[in-house]
Order: sequence, then C-alpha cells, then structure tokens
Amino acid sequence: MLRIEQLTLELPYSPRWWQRRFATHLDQLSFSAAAGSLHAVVGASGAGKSLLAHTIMGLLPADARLSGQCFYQETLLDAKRQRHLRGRHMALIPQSLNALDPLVRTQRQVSWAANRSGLTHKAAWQAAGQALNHYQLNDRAGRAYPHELSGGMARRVLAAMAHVGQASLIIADEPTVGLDPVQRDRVLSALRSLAHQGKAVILITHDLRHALPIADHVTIMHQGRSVETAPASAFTGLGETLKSAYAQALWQALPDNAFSAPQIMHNKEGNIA
Ligand SMILES: Nc1ncnc2c1ncn2[C@@H]1O[C@H](COP(=O)(O)OP(=O)(O)OP(=O)(O)O)[C@@H](O)[C@H]1O
Ligand code: NI
Repeated sequence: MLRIEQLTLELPYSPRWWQRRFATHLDQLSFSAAAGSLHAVVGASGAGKSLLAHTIMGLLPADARLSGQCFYQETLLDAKRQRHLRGRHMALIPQSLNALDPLVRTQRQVSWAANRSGLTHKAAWQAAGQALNHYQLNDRAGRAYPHELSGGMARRVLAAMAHVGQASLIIADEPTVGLDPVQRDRVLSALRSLAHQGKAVILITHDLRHALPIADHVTIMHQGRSVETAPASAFTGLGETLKSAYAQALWQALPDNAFSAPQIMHNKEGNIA
C-alpha cells in the first residue's frame, strides 16, 4: 500500500539571522506498510515521526529539501497525487489539536471530513454522528466548538474524522496522548479494527507499550533514521531476535521488563540516553 524508500528530509534553519543552513531530520528512511496491517513507528520525542507523517501527506513547508521516494499503491507519490489523495484516500490524525477549525461545531467538522471522502451530505452527517458515538462523544460534544472540548475530547474528534472517511491509508500521529486508559484502549482498538477492514494503518507513538499489542510490524526511529523494522512478535523475552541494540534497549527498559533496567541510562524525559 505504502512504500517509503531512502527518504531524506532537510529543513532550513538560521544559526544567525543572515545565515541559512539545512538540518537533516529524516535520514535515508525506508519501510513499507501493507493493506490490512498496522505498522507502528516508535521513537523518542524529536525523532522525526511527525515530519515523516507530514512528508507522506505532502504537508511540508515549501522550502523543505526532500530526496528518496514514497509509493502509494505502487505509484509514485508526488505533490499532485498527494493533493488528490489527501483526505480522501489518505487520512491523517494529526498530533496537533490546532488542526480542528475553531469556528466549526464538532459534528459539522466530522461530517465535512466524511463528505470530502465521498459521502453525500446526508450520509456524511449520519456517519459523523455514528463516529462521534463510537468515540463516546455525546450530542452535546457534537454541538460544541473546539474550545469547548477537553484535550482528550478534541483528540477523539480528530480520530473520528479519520475514521469516518473511506481512506485506505490512515496515519495516526500520537492519537492517544492525554487520554485515560479506557479511552486510549478504545482508540487503539478502533485503529486495529480499521486494519482488520483492510486499510493500512500507521500508528506513530513514543510508547512501545501502546504499539505492541496491536501492531503487526514496528519501525523503531532514532534521530531521523529507521534503526530497525521488526515484527511485533520479536519484542519478547530479552529481545534476542531484535537486530539492533537500540531496539533491545527500548524493549528491555519497559517497566514490566525491569529485570534489565540497571543496564539502561535514562535522561530526564525518560528517554534512553
Ligand atoms: N517546520 C519545521 N521546521 C524546522 N524544524 C522542524 C520543523 N518541524 C519539526 N522540526 C524539527 O524536526 C525534528 C523532528 O520533529 P518531529 O515533530 O518530527 O518529532 P517527533 O518525533 O514527532 O517528536 P514528538 O514525539 O515530540 O512529537 C525536531 O528537532 C524538530 O525541532
Ligand atoms: Ni510528533
């Protein structure tokens, strides 16, 4: 469904106001996500996960320098095709809650997403109601404006917007941040069921624990590189079948695997140093 080959992304920055340099944020990244499967992309904050999502969707700043290729259904994904597929065949659950339109009530907003993906106005409105229901958002939430929603509610609205459409590729960027465990499991199992329906689902998260129960494959990212792609089943025991020391360390550092924790150094954010 989606194949990424040797993707390298550089963005400009200004060390001094008169200087302009480029920093590499994605570095020769490759992986594939198949239809009917859930592919997790796991990495610490700043690893480049959201930039990867934006690259696939074609939502990068105009001055970005990109090399390598993305293929959607075996055809090259160029800017024109990205514009055509975005919101119809490829949906993003964005990390930023600012993605919601502040002037549009919830159900209307979700229904626009459904409409854009091909449903008639009436069908879209109904589908929006059902999707909100699915994420336990009631009629009152449906009538609310974004500023009247809690962070967790807004996040579920974003999930509903991706869910309601007919997209065959869904990229969920940290879809469970700020959700309580019950809501989190609901969102994760909804993503799993979208994969069961034959869609390709890419779950972006910093937390391996959320990815493993539902993922088929996991790509571990570190500083813009893909350190390793492994089946989720490789994260077992001491992680002996994992190829990279970094993936093994991530796995062994999980609280339930605390037997090996003394070997791992953590920094303040809980990331592996
Ligand atoms: N528009 C931009 N211009 C310049 N640099 C950017 C831009 N967006 C992100 N970056 C930088 O690229 C790096 C990767 O950012 P990205 O948002 O992809 O990380 P992430 O893995 O999604 O992190 P998090 O888990 O915190 O969401 C960071 O160092 C960030 O500062
Ligand atoms: Ni991010």
